[in-house]
Amino acid sequence: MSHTSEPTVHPAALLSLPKAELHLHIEGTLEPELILELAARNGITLPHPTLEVLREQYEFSDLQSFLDLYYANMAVLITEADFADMTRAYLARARDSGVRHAEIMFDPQAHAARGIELSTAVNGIAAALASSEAEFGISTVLIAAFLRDETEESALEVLEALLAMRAPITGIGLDSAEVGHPPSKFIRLYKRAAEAGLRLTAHAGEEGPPSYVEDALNLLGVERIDHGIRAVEDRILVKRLVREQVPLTVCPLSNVRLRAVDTLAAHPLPQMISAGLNVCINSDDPAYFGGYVGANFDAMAAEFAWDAATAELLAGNSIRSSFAPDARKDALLAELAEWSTAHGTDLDPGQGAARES
Ligand SMILES: Nc1ncnc2[nH]cnc12
Ligand SMILES: [Zn+2]
Repeated sequence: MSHTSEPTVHPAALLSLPKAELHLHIEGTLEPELILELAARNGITLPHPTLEVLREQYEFSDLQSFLDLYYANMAVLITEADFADMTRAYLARARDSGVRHAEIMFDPQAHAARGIELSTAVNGIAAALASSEAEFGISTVLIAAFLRDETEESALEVLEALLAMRAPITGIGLDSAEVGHPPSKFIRLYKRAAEAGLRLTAHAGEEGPPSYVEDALNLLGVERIDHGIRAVEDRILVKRLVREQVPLTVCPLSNVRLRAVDTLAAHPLPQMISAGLNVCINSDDPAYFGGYVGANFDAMAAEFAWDAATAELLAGNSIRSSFAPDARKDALLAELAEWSTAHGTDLDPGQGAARES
C-alpha cells in the first residue's frame, strides 16, 4: 500500500536512525515483570499478583482507565534503587530503539502522595541518568511533570521543594487527566518555573480540545506541546503551529491504545506531516502501549509505507525540538546526516536492507 514511488524504509534502518525521544513518562516504562520483581523485593502485595492477571489489565478504554493502573503500579517504587533500576531498564530499551537523546518525565506528586520522599525519586532516577551517556550512549534531560487533576497549590509546593533541593531538572510538564483541567489552572506554576529558568512543555490536545493547545501556548508560554493531535480539528490553530513550528511530541501507539484514535490507519500523523507541522514520534508509556519508540516508528512506517526521507524528517524534528545543548544537537544532526547518506531516498531499493542485515 505504498503512497509514494520511493522504497519503504527497512525496519533495521529505522532502528539505526539516530533519534531523540521527547515524550516519555519513566513510570510508564515499568514492565509487568519488573513490577512483580519490585513488589517481591519490597514485600508489597499487589491487587494483580501474577504476570498473567496483571497483563489482563492492559486493555484501556480511555486515558483515565490507563491512569488508574499506571498510578496503582507505582506502589512498587519504594527505594532509590527501585527508581534507578526502572530508569536503567528504560535506557537499555531506548538504546535498542536507536534513541540517542531522551527527555524523561517523572510524576513527583504521585510519589509524594504515597509517602515517598521527593529525594528518593529524584536521586534514584538521577543516579541512572548520570551514567547514561557512558553506559547507553544516550544523553538525557529530566522533566518534572505536574498532575493537572491536582491543585495548582500542590504543584507549586512540589516545584518549590524541587528547586530548594536543587533537583537536576531541566523543565516542567503537565500530565494526567486532561479534560476538565485546562491550562488556565496552572498559570502561576508556569510563571514560577519560567522565572527559575526551566524549560516548559505541557500535554494538550490528547483527549482535550484544540483550545487547550492554544491556551498552553498563550497562557503558559510552553515551548512544546505533548501530543497535540486534536489540534488538527482547528484549521486556524494548525496554521499558527506551522508558522511558529511549535514541536508536537506525537505518540501513535499510545493514541490507539487509549482510543484517542480508532486505528493506526486513522492516525492524523501523516496529515500533520503534510501540513508542515513540526512533529516527532515518541512512546509515552511504552510498557503499557505495546512498544518503545522503535516499535512506534516500525508500526507507522509499515502502515503508511514511509520512505527514508520521512523517517529522517521525523528524527530531525525530534533532535531540533529537544532541550539538549546546541553542541549535542549538532552532533546528533551530523549522525543523522550520515544515516541519510547511507539510507537516502536515492538509494536502490533493498540496498539499505542489505547493509543493515
Ligand atoms: N499519555 C498520558 N497522558 C496524560 N498523562 C499521562 N501520564 C502518563 N501518561 C500520560
Ligand atoms: Zn504523555
